Amino acid sequence: MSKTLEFFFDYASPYSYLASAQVEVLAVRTGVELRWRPFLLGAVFKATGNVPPISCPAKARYLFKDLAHWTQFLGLPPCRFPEAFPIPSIKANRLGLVAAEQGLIAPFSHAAFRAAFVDGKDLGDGAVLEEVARASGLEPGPALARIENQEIKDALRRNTEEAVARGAFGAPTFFVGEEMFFGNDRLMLVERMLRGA
Ligand SMILES: N[C@@H](CCC(=O)N[C@@H](CS)C(=O)NCC(=O)O)C(=O)O
Repeated sequence: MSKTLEFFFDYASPYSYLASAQVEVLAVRTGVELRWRPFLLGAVFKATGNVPPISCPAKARYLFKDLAHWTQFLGLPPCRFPEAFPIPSIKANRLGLVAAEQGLIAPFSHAAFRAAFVDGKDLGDGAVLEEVARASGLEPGPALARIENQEIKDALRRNTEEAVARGAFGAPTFFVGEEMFFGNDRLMLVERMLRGA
């Protein structure tokens, strides 16, 4: 049976965006199944007593430089940030789960992260979500209606609770079996584990 790489993330997380640009090639390179698993980072912070790094001014100053270094390193466009902070991502995360139901979570995720961190758009805005849905092949009307469905709300809560129960405290978080890795900068260790080293 092939291994699985579980990728827990939130569309509000710029480091999850960096990871999203790398996980697919990594999964192909190592021959494993990739599971995109949106969760609610704010709830993860609350449950674990953690805080967003940006709430510490010195860390926030470094974080913007760090992200610039990473986007250059990965060949991505420079990061822009939506004005709304913290980024209201609950609807986008639910929409990711709707996209997953239709096998479209990868294109949806790329479109959502691009909207937030390349175009600096507000993912809390219905018109932006509609645009992102359309760009990823979803029918915007029914998809946006579905995010209000209890099944989808529960699925996001379950992903969040499961990640916390398994040890998550931030994003992106990866699991190879029950081995957890935190951060886009740990993908080299993820790869090592996937290769059975
Ligand atoms: N060094 C990590 C940083 C990841 C990071 O700071 N993620 C934020 C969300 S964007 C977080 O959850 N931080 C929690 C923490 O640092 O404890 C990386 O390269 O990915």
